[in-house]
Amino acid sequence: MAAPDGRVVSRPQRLGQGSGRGPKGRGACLHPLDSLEQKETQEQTPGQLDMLRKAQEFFQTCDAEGKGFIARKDMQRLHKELPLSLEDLEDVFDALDADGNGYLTPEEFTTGFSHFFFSQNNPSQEDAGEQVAQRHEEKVYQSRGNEDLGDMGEDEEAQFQMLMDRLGAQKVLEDESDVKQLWLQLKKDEPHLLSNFEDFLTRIFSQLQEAHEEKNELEYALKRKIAAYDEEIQHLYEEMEQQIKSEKEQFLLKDTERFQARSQELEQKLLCKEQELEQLTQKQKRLEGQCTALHHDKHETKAENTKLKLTNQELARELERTSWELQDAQQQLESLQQEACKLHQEKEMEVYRVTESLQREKAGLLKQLDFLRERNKHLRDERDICFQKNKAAKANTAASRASWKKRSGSVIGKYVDGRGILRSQSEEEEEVFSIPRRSSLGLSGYPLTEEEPGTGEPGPGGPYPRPLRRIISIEEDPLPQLLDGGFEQPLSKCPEEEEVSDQGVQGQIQEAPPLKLTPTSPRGQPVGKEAVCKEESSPSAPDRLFKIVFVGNSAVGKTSFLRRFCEDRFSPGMAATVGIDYRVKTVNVDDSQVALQLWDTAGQERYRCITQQFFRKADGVIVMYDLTDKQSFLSVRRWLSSVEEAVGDRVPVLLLGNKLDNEKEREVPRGLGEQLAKDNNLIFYECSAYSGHNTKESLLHLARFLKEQEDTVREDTIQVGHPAKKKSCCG
Ligand SMILES: Nc1nc2c(ncn2[C@@H]2O[C@H](COP(=O)(O)OP(=O)(O)OP(=O)(O)O)[C@@H](O)[C@H]2O)c(=O)[nH]1
Ligand SMILES: [Ca+2]
Ligand SMILES: [Mg+2]
Repeated sequence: MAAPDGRVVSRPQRLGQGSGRGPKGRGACLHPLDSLEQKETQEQTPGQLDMLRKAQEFFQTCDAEGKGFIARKDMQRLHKELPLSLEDLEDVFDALDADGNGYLTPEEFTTGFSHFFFSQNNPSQEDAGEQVAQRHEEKVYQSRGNEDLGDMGEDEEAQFQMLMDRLGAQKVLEDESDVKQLWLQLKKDEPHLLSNFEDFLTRIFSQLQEAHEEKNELEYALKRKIAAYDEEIQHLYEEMEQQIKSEKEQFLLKDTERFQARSQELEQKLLCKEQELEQLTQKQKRLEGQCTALHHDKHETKAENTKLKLTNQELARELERTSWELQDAQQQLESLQQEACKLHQEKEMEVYRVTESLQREKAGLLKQLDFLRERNKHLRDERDICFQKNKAAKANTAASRASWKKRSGSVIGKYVDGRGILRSQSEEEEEVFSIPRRSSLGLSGYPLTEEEPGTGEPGPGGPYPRPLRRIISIEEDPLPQLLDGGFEQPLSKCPEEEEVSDQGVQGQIQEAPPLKLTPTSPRGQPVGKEAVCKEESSPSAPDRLFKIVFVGNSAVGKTSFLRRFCEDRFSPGMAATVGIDYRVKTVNVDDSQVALQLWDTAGQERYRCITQQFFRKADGVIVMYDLTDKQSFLSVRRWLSSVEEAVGDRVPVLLLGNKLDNEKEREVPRGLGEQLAKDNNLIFYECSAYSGHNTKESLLHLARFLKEQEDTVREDTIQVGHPAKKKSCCG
């Protein structure tokens, strides 16, 4: 089997390759060739076998590593040994690699090689360079073959046809002219290769047939598959259609339902709307009715309006007329008020003048009285002289005493009567001053001679002589009466100075100490001094006059205060006031002269009812307490309620706490007085008649307040005629 002839063995040697190859690789590679050899030995010519051997040798040369196949790079390694370019080698490789898998199996190599080899005319051309040239020649052969085709005999034609039939080529080849040409060429040129070619063709065609059958099978399978697919698709399509249909139906069903529901709903809504519309229509009708009524009303109202406008115009005209009238009336009223005011002022001034003349008259009377006293004193002196003269003539005593006792009449009268000279002083005094200090008060200005029950006892200073008392009328406005001339007798005075001088003269007369009037007790004697207290610094007539009533418990210092205010002096041991007394003082308040008529009342309990009557005509009231006497402060409330009872709260009240100089004996704290004043809306001062502290200030405050109040009232009266409210005193 592996016994090659000499030619085959010599070939590798000629090529000069494969010297280093192991028997193992060689053996393995030879195996496919062995099978070829077996076939060849049966059917092929010795030339074909030779060519196969050559091919085997070349394969082994190329497959230097004995892998059993040749890769492209194995072929490229031959580049140095063969006179072929890399490109040519590549072409050779591609030509041999029939299935194009990138490597050459020994079969591929041998088949391709033999094919190549048989296609060469000259088998001796072994050189690869020559092979390339041979390819060109091949083309020439082909063309030549075509030329020779016409010459092909009928016998050959039949032979070829037989071959083709045997091979079954008709089934796989459409155009067999190429094969025919090649076959003829080969038959003619290389008849020994014809069988090879035929074998090759057989194999090719069988393969082709197989491939054809396979293809047919595949086509058939494909058709079946397509049919199955078609069927499936049809099925799917039908299913889908069914599904779509059912879906559609369902959808339609749902849609219908929905539609029905919706339509029902809409119908209901429509119904509602229709009802609403009906209601609205009714409403509209009603409104239209109302509108018409209103329209009608409007017309009526318009007419009424016009009427009212006319009435309004008339009224306006009337109003204008009335307002003019009112203005006139107001002007008249104003002038009347001014006139009234003027009259009031004139009246006040009249009153003041009357008071003043009265004072003057009183002063004249007092002077007269002084003169009479002087005369009395003189007469007493004379009597004393006579008395001493008559001492010696005791025989005449009894007769003269009897005649003295028979005298009666006025005080002045007895001095005028020359026979009364020897009358006992004590007896005379007894007659005149028989009424004790606390005498009663006469309305007509005459002294009351009866003794009041329970008041006959003399004071602690012993039995006092009966002094002349001041008696004043308590008519509401006493001044005109005072002018009537009923005061020659009552308005007397007992000046202390005079009494003191009397005392000096009459000191030796034991049984007649009546004019020794300096009181041993501070409350011992009544005081009756009247003083016209005219402001020296105000020569002009005062603008207005205010009546001020002075009240407070006995001995708080009212009379002392007034004396301090009017005369600017203080007399200790002032006697208690009997009834009522008054003084007038003009003061300057804010550039206007204000006359103050100050009524000094008696603080003693028994005179309260008289005092009460004086409040009614008062413009202002002064309530005084003694700050060293708690009881006098506690009585303030009573005094205030008396005032209020008489005049309400229309008069301003000044509260005075007197005897501030006697701080040591203070019993009423200042705060209490202040609080009381605040609670009752009073003006408040603490003062001292003794030192003169706050006497002027407090009274000026009250005077200013009265003036301002009056100014306000006047202004208000002129402006509207409204009554003025009472002003706050302490503010
Ligand atoms: N220490 C001091 N004693 C005063 C003061 N004012 C008055 N007196 C004395 O108090 C006593 C009473 O004074 P009057 O002024 O008579 O009191 P009155 O309030 O007028 O008394 P009636 O007339 O009885 O209401 C007198 O002894 C005064 O000397 C004063 O300011 N200080
Ligand atoms: Ca291959
Ligand atoms: Mg007094």
